[in-house]
Amino acid sequence: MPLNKIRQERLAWLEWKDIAPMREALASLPKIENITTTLGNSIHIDALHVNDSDKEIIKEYTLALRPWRKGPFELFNTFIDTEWQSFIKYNLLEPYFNLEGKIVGDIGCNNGYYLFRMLSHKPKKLVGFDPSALYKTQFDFINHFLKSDIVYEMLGVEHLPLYEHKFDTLFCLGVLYHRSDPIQTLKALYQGLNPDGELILDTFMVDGDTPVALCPSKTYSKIPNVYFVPTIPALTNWLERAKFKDIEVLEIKKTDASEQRKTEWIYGESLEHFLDPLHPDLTIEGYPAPQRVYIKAKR
Ligand SMILES: Nc1ncnc2c1ncn2[C@@H]1O[C@H](C[S@+](CC[C@H]([NH3+])C(=O)[O-])CC(=O)[O-])[C@@H](O)[C@H]1O
Repeated sequence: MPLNKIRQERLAWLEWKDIAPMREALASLPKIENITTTLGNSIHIDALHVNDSDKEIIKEYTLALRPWRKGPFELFNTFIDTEWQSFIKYNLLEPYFNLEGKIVGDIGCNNGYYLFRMLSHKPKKLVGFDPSALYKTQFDFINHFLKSDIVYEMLGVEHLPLYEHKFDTLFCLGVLYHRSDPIQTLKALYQGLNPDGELILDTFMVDGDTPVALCPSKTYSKIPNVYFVPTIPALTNWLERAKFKDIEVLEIKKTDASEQRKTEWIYGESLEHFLDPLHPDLTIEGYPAPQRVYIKAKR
């Protein structure tokens, strides 16, 4: 199906009954002058003069947009203490990339936290892909104040081969384990890159020297749509089958409570409920606890 037809169909998602009221509120948000933005661990948006009633409207609206998974953000007097301290992943990866003048895509960008951080690299263009009407609405909300020219597409990784242009750098963070066809997904990323383009990827991994993958039964760490958790040799084989070269392991990191935890900005549970309380090295299902590998590879 042509990309514009997919885009057109997905616009209707913004009219779903849980999303439509959020979109209406978005259209009537207060216009605040002389905004200042600080792109640090927390994305901080402020202004010299914001009246109390505007601050209150913004706070109410921010609460209505829950769950907030990626961040944190600070909007005037509202601190969005997101489930994930996303700066830990961003700061871990930042020494390994230089985006100046580049066409950059973040595939599975959620509300755009990393894209906002990447603005300080002065890339030529930033594009985020994420097929979620809620996360797009969170992005539009932040961008209402921040006013960046980041392009947000409600598309998935599978649409990259059809995209109107290629990318110099693609990030695909925390998406591969959600795909039932990981090699096909890596092929789509490969096809989305310019010659000499680079991929920065992270995914759950299990320890081991054999090229095998854990195939969770119904859930992994209570997440229902996790299909394959590879060893590094298995992941390397997948990347090579998708034709990637110069595959580098940048870091390996266990997820802990300093990175992912329950806050008032999400509904339901978080990492502390996903691990075996007596054996925190295991998930509640008895699998090895979440651990991620960070990879860089060249087209
Ligand atoms: N087909 C798809 N194509 C692209 N994205 C998708 C698709 N389906 C779902 N998503 C999106 O992929 C993201 C997965 S979270 C990673 C966020 C961020 N990258 C992070 O690394 O913190 C998982 C995690 O928290 O690890 C969500 O925003 C989905 O909407």
